[in-house]
Amino acid sequence: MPNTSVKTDIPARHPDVAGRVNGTQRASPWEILALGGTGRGTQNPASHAPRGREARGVRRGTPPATACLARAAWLRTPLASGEMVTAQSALLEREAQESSTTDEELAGRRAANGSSVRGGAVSTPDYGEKKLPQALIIGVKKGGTRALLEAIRVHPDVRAVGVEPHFFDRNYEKGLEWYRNVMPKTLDGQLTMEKTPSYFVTNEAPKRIHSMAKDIKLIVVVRNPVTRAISDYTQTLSKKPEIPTFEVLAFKNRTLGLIDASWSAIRIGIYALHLENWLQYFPLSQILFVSGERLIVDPAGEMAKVQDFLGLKRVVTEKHFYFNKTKGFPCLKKPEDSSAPRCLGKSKGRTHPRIDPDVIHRLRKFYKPFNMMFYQMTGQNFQWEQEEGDK
Ligand SMILES: Nc1ncnc2c1ncn2[C@@H]1O[C@H](COP(=O)(O)OS(=O)(=O)O)[C@@H](OP(=O)(O)O)[C@H]1O
Repeated sequence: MPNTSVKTDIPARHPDVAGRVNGTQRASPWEILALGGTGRGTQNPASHAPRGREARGVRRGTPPATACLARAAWLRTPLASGEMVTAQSALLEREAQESSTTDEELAGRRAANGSSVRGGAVSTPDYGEKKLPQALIIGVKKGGTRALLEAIRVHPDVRAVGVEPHFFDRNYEKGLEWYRNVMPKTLDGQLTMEKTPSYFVTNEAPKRIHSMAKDIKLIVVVRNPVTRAISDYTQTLSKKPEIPTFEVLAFKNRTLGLIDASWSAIRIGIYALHLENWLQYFPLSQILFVSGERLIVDPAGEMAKVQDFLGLKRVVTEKHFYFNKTKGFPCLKKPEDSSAPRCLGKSKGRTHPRIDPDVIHRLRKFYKPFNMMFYQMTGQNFQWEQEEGDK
């Protein structure tokens, strides 16, 4: 079970890149990222870091010394007739086509204007006020972020935007007022939330979010990076069936066993690398790591942790979930906007293509040192090394 205390054994040298440093030495995991052609989009987090994490007392979050070397839908009810669609929501819907949640259903559901349907009756609350979010689900893409958002929205003290606003990556120049307008209206005591999984891997996001609200709560749903990569690829494949195979895309040089860590499907899963960027701005105590695997096998258990972290009463419990055999996933008995049970849309829980087991093996080896670093940084062992299959 994840979240146990961590005993890490972080190899200083990465086994998959023998001979790449000075022709003789093995490179550290961080060196691979600097030397192994992964530079696309790489940024030195220290270069924009304010003021050391030590000042904020982050301890576990400190990556090993070697790091310094290379820091170098759930378907929703469609818009009711007469509901107002704001310019923002229309724009967001267009952008949702390109966001990580590509549910057409989601794109069409007009949730960005804060409308909701409870107990079957449409209500666009004209009371309360729009506030900037106090909590964000910042990642990871394909981690289970939609399942988490839809489950937390069941809580009466949470109001959330249905689509992904992408404010801190794509829409930042639109300004905070634009962002606030995207949010649903809330009453006193209600939390405003949104989820945009790409924030976790956006270099500028931590700084931008910190400058908006340094006490904001951040949630990251993480999943075995190998499975996550395959899930990511499966999503792309569903839109572009002509792309090369996963096995081809995964390697820079398959004979030499060189993984292409510049491919976003692989790079996103180097969680330690991205987390390091966040820890320049936020203490670990402000970040909750949710296990994507446990969110499937024990959604109520993970939701208890989420509600505790958000300072909410534990309202979302076992009685809100049931396991849907056809879907193969837990579904909500009573989603926020309906009294009818509902599962996530067809783009969640896709069948993955079969991947050559040797490639999976190599990817596991590739991720292992980064996973160990991540466990050490977070103080949680997600036990991805113990998994047998890719799921
Ligand atoms: N309850 C429930 N129902 C369906 N799917 C569930 C659920 N809980 C977690 N998951 C897993 O969520 C994966 C999609 O993750 P995200 O929602 O983060 O994707 S996205 O980044 O927003 O596109 C999705 O990945 P795939 O299985 O690869 O499709 C699911 O495994």
